[in-house]
Amino acid sequence: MSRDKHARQALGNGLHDLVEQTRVLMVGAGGIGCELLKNLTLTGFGEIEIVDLDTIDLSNLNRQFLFRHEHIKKPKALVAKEAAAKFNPKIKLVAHHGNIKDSTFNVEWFKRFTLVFNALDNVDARRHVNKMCLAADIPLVDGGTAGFNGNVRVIKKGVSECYDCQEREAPKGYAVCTIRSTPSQPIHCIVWAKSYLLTEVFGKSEEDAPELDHSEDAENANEIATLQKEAQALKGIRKSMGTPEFGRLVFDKVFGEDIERLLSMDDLWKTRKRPRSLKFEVTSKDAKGLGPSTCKDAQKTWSLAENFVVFLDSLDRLSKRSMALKSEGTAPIIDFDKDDEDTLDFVSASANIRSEIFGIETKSKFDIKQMAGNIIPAIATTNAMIAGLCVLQAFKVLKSEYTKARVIFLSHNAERATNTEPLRPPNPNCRTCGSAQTQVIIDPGRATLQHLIEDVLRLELGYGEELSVSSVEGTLYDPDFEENLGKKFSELGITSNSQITVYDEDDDPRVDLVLHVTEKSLSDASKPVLLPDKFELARKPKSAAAVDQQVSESLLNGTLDGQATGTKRKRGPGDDDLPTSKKEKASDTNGVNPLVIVVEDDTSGALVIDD
Ligand SMILES: Nc1ncnc2c1ncn2[C@@H]1O[C@H](COP(=O)(O)OP(=O)(O)OP(=O)(O)O)[C@@H](O)[C@H]1O
Ligand SMILES: [Zn+2]
Repeated sequence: MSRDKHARQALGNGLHDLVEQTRVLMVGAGGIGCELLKNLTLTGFGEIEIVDLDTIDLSNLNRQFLFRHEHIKKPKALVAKEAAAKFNPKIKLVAHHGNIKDSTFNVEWFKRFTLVFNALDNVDARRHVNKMCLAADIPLVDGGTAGFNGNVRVIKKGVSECYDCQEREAPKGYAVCTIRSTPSQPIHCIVWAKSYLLTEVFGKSEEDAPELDHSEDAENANEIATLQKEAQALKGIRKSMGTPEFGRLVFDKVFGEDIERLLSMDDLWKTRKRPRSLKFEVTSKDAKGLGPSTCKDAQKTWSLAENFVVFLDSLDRLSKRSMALKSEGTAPIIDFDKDDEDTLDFVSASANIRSEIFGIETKSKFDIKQMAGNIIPAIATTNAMIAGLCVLQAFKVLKSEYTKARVIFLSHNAERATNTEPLRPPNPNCRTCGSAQTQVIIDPGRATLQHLIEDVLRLELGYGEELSVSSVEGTLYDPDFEENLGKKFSELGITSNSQITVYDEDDDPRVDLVLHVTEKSLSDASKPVLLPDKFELARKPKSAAAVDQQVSESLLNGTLDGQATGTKRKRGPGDDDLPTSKKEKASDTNGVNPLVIVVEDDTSGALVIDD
């Protein structure tokens, strides 16, 4: 019996033939990736390339079932390929151990695929693949999971929303004063230990720590000034790293003096429980006879004395590492990593000592690892379901049935495990797909910014005077800034894989244009800057506000075409002179769809239009 017989029976010959001819890129070979690769090989996808930057860790083995104990420390992509090859030897598999953001994986490289799957765990890489797929015009199926929840979305340039079309909520931050002065929950002490103490003693300054909200409300602003002074004092103590005094100095500073200072601010404690400061001399007496080996149980909550011992021991381990880095000439910076025992011990013990000071419940090292690493436990079943749904959506893509494709939400708490929505059209104001994307080839020996602007943008694409050009470095050109025109691209920091964005500032502007740069020596007969693909550059859609303004101006001027627009007036759903029945309908619909617009029609009363 042929290996493909059942897959063929299930899919039918037509679809199975398509699947066999498909060239797939799978980005990420972790929890979702292992499941997905198994599905893709068993379904019979003809060629699969796998990219993953990571190596296998012990903690991956419970769910990333293509990996075994003997594979620990080996690249995920290569091991996944070897394991999957055994499922279906007919398939061509290629593995790349690398970051998908590397310049080797450029737009040209993406164009070789029929379909791309994201099996990633971070927004940054997802957004990058989204951009590359838009630039290469290759459909993308993005799968993601968080604990028991997950989703699958199909992204196709010009057809559906891209990954960036809807803004995502920023991760939750904590106010600086809560973390530094008035903690009330274990997480506040954990964030303090990880983002303040560890960073001030062993890392870069906490200014960059994303979990601290530095927004300038008045209460925060005064407090921040004082806290900065405290941090300076800690930096001074950092200089005594490696001396026998170091542990005592840090302890007495952060658990003694700083707490005393807080205690002196009576206003803070009018409605809160007062903390109690600690002294090294006293706590060390209580810890007599205890050694770090007595605190090995990560599931247990440690006593203050045990936390004290782990604090000193991990401080010592980290100090040695920091000094070793310094003597090698490397920056002595140690960042928090949940899988790095030294940083985890330090954060756990410091957070718990602070919790003791503020009368907050202490946590086990195991719990602190989850909380400090922002870990949502990975659930193998969720990964498996999402990987399966990704393949079902891929079938729709291969058959170009985008109207049948769905965005799928897997949810633990909802009435139904899966909920689906049709694909939404692209958001015309999206910063990523609301722009046109294409490749530009530049001859590094000859091409200057002027060649791009005159030969390509003005002559070939018809831009007028009002345009500006920028890269990640900032503005390269605008009509009032012409200094760079004669410069070669390398002088402007632009090489292969850089992106240049062109903004049309004309009255009826073209959509923003993102140019993906490839460097190539071109013959002297050729222009030094070329667009390899011919394309039409659309004009920007007018915003609803602009349309509204045009309508009201026309009304004022008496020039509105009654036939085309009727004499409708846009109204908000809250307008209170609607007939009651219509009002109810308006607010019902509004509850479900915030985009509802109520339009009053002169002849037939109020209409409710679902956007
Ligand atoms: N920029 C990137 N390029 C290539 N692979 C990436 C990139 N970013 C993330 N990945 C890979 O995506 C995979 C995501 O898998 P998963 O969510 O299971 O994460 P994990 O690191 O294996 O598990 P955990 O974070 O739970 O320990 C990982 O194997 C990771 O290496
Ligand atoms: Zn978009």
